[in-house]
Amino acid sequence: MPVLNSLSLDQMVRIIHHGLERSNKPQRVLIAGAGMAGLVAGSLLKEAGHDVTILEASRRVGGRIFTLRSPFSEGHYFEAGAMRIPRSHSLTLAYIRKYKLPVNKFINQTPNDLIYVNGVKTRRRIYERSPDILNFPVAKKESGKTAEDLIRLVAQPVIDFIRQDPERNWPRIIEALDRYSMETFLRYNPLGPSLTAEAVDMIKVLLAFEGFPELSFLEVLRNIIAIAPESEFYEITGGNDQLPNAFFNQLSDHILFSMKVTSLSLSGNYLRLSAIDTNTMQKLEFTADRLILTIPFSLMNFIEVQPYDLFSYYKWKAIHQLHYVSSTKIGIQFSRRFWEDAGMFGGQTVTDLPIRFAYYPSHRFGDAEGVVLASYTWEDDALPWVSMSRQVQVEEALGDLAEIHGEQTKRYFVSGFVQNWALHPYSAGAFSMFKPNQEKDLSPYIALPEGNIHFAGEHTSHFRSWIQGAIESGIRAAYEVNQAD
Ligand SMILES: Cc1cc2nc3c(=O)[nH]c(=O)nc-3n(C[C@H](O)[C@H](O)[C@H](O)COP(=O)(O)OP(=O)(O)OC[C@H]3O[C@@H](n4cnc5c(N)ncnc54)[C@H](O)[C@@H]3O)c2cc1C
Ligand SMILES: O=C(O)C(=O)Cc1ccccc1
Repeated sequence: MPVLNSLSLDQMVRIIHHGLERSNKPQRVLIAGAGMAGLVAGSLLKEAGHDVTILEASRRVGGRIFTLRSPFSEGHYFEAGAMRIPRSHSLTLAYIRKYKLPVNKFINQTPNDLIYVNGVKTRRRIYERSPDILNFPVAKKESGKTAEDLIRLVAQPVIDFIRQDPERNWPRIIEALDRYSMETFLRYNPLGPSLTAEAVDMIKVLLAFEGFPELSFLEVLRNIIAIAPESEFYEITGGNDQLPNAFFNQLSDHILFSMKVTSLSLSGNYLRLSAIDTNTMQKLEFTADRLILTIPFSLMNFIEVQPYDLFSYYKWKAIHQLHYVSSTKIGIQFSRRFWEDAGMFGGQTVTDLPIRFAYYPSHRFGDAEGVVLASYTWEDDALPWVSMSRQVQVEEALGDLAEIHGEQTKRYFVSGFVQNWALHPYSAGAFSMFKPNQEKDLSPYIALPEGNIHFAGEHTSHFRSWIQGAIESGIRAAYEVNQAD
């Protein structure tokens, strides 16, 4: 059966608001994972009349939407997972509208952002007027250009070509450029101007891509467009976990928590899932007509599949090879919003210190207290943090913030929390991103059903590494099951 990812975004928004067609052949459906993909699929299939059971290894819904309220004071929280929703993500915003959740602007960048790089401390507005202030030894032709200018110099012709006719041109771009890493394309661009190593250094530091230069250029391009300076973002006021929690009311009788799936097998015409109740360590068996797996492929390698050829060679290849980005987020609560004293309301600090990026809250301006995302790192920048105790990680992040904002920062320290996603037992990484050649080698197979087994999750979508991707995949998988004969 072909993957029905031919649904347009408009069709998917209609499905969000009006549901799938009522099934005339209700099936028993097992869903592994109660993150956004599993919740969306479960919600739509239950509405369409199917018998849905969701097995969730942890004790909560939401997965990589993880709003932490403890150890922070009442009303304060830290988004240890997803924090910003691009205005262009129509599926995410459609569910937020469906559940009538309050949103406010997530202020991603402001002219008042602090930049502390190469020992130079300045503000974004000053850097944008004279980028050479940061002393990157770029070539003459690159002088006077910001990191955004430089990457657009190389990437804009590709973006313009895709936008001329996405349907026709995106496959041609994949054919031509899938083999390139970000680093290689920017420095040895086969289609146009290239950049010096020093200009690429500036891009990596200022645009957060220092962590993964060896990842696919096309994948980085996709995200550069998504988090471009002119992009607008939202957050759910009071915490993004309200989105997965909104599904819980409808699905609470259909979700089994602390139920870790360990194996899947074919039993006659039925699919059999084994799981361990992590509270009692008791092993349980479940059978179903159809199965939707939303478990990240980083963890699918630990699920026993019998017989092995239940999955094709290329499905196994995707499970074995799909790359997961590591990420560390450190949240620190302060008793005084010293950043607002410095004219920073939302927005970020960019630095080559180990914290790399700090983000200031876009909500409750003027409050006494506030929680800062003191450090947000990816890949190579994230891994060294894992070598330290959580306490030392908080101390190191506090020290970097003090170097940027002044020693008084330490006086306002209240509490801190660290989330190393590479250590998270139920995601084993932050999100999937392709390495060179993986768009061509893997993407045709990641979402493809294997018999009555369907695949959902951000890694199976066109919006990998975003909530939008999880939602898209949940709708697509539910549509596949509901259409099945
Ligand atoms: C650090 C970070 C920052 C992010 N920032 C953003 C952002 O700003 N904006 C945005 O839109 N997106 C962001 N994302 C991505 C977004 O959070 C994810 O794409 C999305 O939440 C993934 O949903 P999912 O359902 O595909 O997977 P998950 O949310 O991972 O759900 C999978 C579920 O399966 C469960 N599970 C795992 N193994 C088993 C098992 N063996 N048995 C049973 N259950 C199991 C897990 O507990 C989990 O609940 C970010 C992610 C991270 C990690
Ligand atoms: O917005 C974020 O922080 C995300 O994690 C999504 C993402 C992933 C990779 C590059 C840019 C944004």
